[in-house]
Amino acid sequence: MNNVPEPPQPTAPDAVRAAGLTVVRGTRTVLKDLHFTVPRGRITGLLGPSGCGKSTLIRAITGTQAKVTGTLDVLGSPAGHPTLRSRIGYVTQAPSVYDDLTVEQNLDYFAAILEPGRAAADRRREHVTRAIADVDLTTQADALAGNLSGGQRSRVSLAVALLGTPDLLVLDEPTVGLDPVLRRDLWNLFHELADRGTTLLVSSHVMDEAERCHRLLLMREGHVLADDTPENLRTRTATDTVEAAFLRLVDEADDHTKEPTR
Ligand SMILES: Nc1ncnc2c1ncn2[C@@H]1O[C@H](COP(=O)(O)OP(=O)(O)OP(=O)(O)O)[C@@H](O)[C@H]1O
Repeated sequence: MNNVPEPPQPTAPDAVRAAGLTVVRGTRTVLKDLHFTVPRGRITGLLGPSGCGKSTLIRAITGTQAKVTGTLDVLGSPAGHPTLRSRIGYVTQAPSVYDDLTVEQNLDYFAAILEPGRAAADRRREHVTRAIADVDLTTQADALAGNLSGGQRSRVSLAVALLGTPDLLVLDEPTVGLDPVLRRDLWNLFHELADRGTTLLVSSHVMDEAERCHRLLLMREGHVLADDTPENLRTRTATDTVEAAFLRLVDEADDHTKEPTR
């Protein structure tokens, strides 16, 4: 089992702190009274089956979800606070790139929105070059986004999110549809970013990706089943993998709800 070494304990407060967090969508309560934290400078995996509420939680953290109640603090401010806009990078499941622009033109465009004006031109150039290199697309910088593969387009989206050097990077299922080599490269990049001090929250329903995280939030049916390190989860459930640990916790939760009331 590949244990991810814990980086030194950060002294800064948690990047995200939720208490009694509840979200209603339509007539359904999709997130139910969640309590958890996301530590700074680490990779936290948000894992759980399809429909358990991962995207809804991500939307709440990025301030794009309505009907959020309870406490949800992000980088020391309430979620959705205007000062958080430039401090959070959010990569949605669908790549947000312009097909008729090249990779570099896409990045130039978003860089100009983040930092307009001639005075910032040199800094923008630096940021665009760095973001393209970070996602390993330097050789495709002049290719039209519309001609790229699905995985390459996702990486353009990630590069856009990296432009502002965000303190918190939130990625909704970033490795869907990527081949194993690209998935490995992307996870290496996530670790590099965490080493540079960025906090990452990465959702996935692929349990083997959990082993690559420093910390995990395991979700099921709108609840947080566990908030722990992969190692602690395996140890306390006496299992060899996070997937087995998750299944054990699901069974325990089911047994608990089935217990007869006395
Ligand atoms: N507008 C809505 N009205 C009512 N229920 C909704 C609405 N949007 C989403 N839901 C429900 O909320 C639940 C959580 O959805 P969400 O997209 O957060 O799950 P997810 O864990 O991200 O799933 P996936 O991994 O498939 O993307 C789902 O059961 C979904 O059906």
